[in-house]
Amino acid sequence: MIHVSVIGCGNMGGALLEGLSKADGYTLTACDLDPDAREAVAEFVDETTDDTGVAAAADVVVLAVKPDIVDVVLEEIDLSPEQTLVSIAAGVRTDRLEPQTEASVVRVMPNLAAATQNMAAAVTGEEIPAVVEELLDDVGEFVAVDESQMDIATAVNGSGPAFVFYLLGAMQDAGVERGLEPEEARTLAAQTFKGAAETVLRSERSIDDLIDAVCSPNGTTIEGMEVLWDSTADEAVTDAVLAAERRSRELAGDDE
Ligand SMILES: NC(=O)C1=CN([C@@H]2O[C@H](COP(=O)(O)OP(=O)(O)OC[C@H]3O[C@@H](n4cnc5c(N)ncnc54)[C@H](O)[C@@H]3O)[C@@H](O)[C@H]2O)C=CC1
Ligand SMILES: O=C(O)[C@@H]1CCC=N1
Repeated sequence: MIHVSVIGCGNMGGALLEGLSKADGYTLTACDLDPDAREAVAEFVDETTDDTGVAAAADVVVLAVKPDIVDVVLEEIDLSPEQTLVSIAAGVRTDRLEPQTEASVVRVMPNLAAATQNMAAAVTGEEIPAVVEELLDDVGEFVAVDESQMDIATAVNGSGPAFVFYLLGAMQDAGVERGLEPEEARTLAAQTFKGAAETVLRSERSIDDLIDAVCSPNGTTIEGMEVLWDSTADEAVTDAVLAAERRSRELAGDDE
């Protein structure tokens, strides 16, 4: 069994614990100062605690607090070189973490879909320990990137679910406006996003090819696509991603 503890069991730490609880081979410890947060994840873990010292006694310690709390927690925990510290804090560079611990440090940018084991994660480090690769595999897919690419990865896959929820909401609202029940529109829109994403993951075809495949000549889709191609919807999505990337750089203390 691999002992994983998560310090900070809010939205992201909680999602990670929920996903890991569905995989075999983990003993899980949840550490949070807030009793409500501990209560929310109690069903997924073997142990809950408010003591970071207790959480520090694990093979893998995941730091899932807000970026401005990271240093406070690192001050409290004393890890050995045999342990692995995984930080998921946005904009917190490996070179800020490493001097504060003796553990191997791995920086990961996860996302909320960890809860359903559909997470997209970016991971960076000289050598990614096997235990971290295994953990990331168990809750979804991961891509190893250079640390210089972590800000854009943060925007694409860390913040990305919010952008997708927004687009999904717009599709759902259109359905409701034209007479679908909200629950029907929610299911149809969400399953359509899920199916489209799965199609991209399993296919070698380009996105343009896949769009073509949906557009029957003189059919319905091409009418909708003409509206999108004539709009600046793609620019708005790009701007949203770049704004998130910029903020990640700001959090890291970069000027540019
Ligand atoms: N929310 C998301 O979708 C994602 C978040 N992240 C990163 O994950 C980290 C956490 O974000 P969220 O889960 O959204 O925040 P959150 O506010 O939902 O959760 C943070 C948790 O940390 C706890 N906490 C605060 N100080 C603590 C301490 N000293 N010891 C133990 N627990 C403490 C809080 O009580 C809270 O439950 C951030 O660094 C963020 O950049 C990364 C990717 C996605
Ligand atoms: O919004 C944030 O800062 C965090 C990091 C990526 C997703 N949520």
